[in-house]
Amino acid sequence: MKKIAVLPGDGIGPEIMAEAVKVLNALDLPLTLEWADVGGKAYETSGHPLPPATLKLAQEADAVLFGAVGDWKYDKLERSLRPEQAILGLRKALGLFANLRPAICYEQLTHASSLKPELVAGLDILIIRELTGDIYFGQPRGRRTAVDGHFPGADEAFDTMRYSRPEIERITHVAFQAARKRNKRLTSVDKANVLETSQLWKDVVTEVHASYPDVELDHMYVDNAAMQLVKAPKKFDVVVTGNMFGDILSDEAAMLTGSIGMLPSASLDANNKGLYEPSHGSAPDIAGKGIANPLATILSAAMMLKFSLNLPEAAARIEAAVQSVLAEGLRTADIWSEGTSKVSTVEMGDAVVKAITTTKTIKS
Ligand SMILES: NC(=O)c1ccc[n+]([C@@H]2O[C@H](COP(=O)([O-])OP(=O)(O)OC[C@H]3O[C@@H](n4cnc5c(N)ncnc54)[C@H](O)[C@@H]3O)[C@@H](O)[C@H]2O)c1
Ligand SMILES: CC(C)[C@H](C(=O)O)[C@@H](O)C(=O)O
Ligand SMILES: [Mg+2]
Repeated sequence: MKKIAVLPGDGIGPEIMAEAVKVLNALDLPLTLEWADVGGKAYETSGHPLPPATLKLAQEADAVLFGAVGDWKYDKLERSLRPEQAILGLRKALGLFANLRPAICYEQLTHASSLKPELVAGLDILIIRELTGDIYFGQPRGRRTAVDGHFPGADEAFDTMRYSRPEIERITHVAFQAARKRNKRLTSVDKANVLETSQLWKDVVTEVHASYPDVELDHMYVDNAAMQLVKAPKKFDVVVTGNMFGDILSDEAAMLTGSIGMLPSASLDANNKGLYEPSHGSAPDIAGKGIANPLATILSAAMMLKFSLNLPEAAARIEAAVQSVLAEGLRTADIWSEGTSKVSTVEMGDAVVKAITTTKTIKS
């Protein structure tokens, strides 16, 4: 029996997680699910966004299924107590350096994208974001009084962008190996024309390329990459980039697929132990309304079955069920368009479960 830590979190987190759990239960797999509080919810109940019991459960589990954390009402808390520290703390404590964010535009959602249908039809790109380094974790950081610069004596804040060679090497290997299993094209995104961390990034990626001569590599500055993603997204296959650029580009890529509510993610350590979460946040603006799209979380559960639990057939059944509900015309509000049927979060989860059980009946 494999153990899954289920951490719903805040905002729409519990709503979307309930649907993903429903889908997992429908598959009748040898899994034990254990719940724990995380984020703002955990701060309310135990004074910390990532309480020791939650971290312990995540460390002991075979995989973690994560909803989302955060709410504007915590923005005034000291940084170490803010909900977002829970996800950052989990990534760091579990060594989840490789973040895989596939952006697939399902045929039925071609018209839900804000881009012209011909630009996104058939889109299938994979963004690989380094997740435990960069300006997110670099020290020192803080506040101080400026002693130089444009305004000496003024309040100033500073963060440190840093990357070491081994950190870049390991994510680059993940990216080349992923590209090898796909269309054998890798784009490394940096800002080497300005940043020293990016120059090291580019040098190391180029060196590692020597071990993957069958994969075509190109380098692109991040500003141009942001533009190319909306100009000609299908030219990309696999994109590898640092933590900060990857955060921004993956949200941008989400819109190519129709909605951020469609974008799952896997965050993996060196042994493919992982945390699985939708790429979106807690969406406080729509929380409690029953309208959030649960498909990113459901598809994240599928990634969990594939990458950490070695259950690729079960994962494929979820993916097929998602395709089938989209083909039926069912849409949550974020992906709704004229001529399709608008459904709630729960109705979408129910439909995926129904599609799974129907396939089971047909097969047996
Ligand atoms: N990993 C995480 O837990 C995570 C990720 C991103 C943001 N956050 C946090 O979430 C909070 C809100 O941040 P934000 O508004 O910038 O980003 P967000 O991703 O929560 O929301 C951005 C927009 O997308 C919509 N959206 C997001 N998920 C959706 C879904 N499943 N279905 C339909 N619409 C959806 C929201 O309604 C909103 O309009 C903040 O506290 C932020 O720090 C957490
Ligand atoms: C909530 C925040 C810390 C997080 C990030 O910046 O990594 C989120 O935006 C994401 O993309 O998972
Ligand atoms: Mg983000």
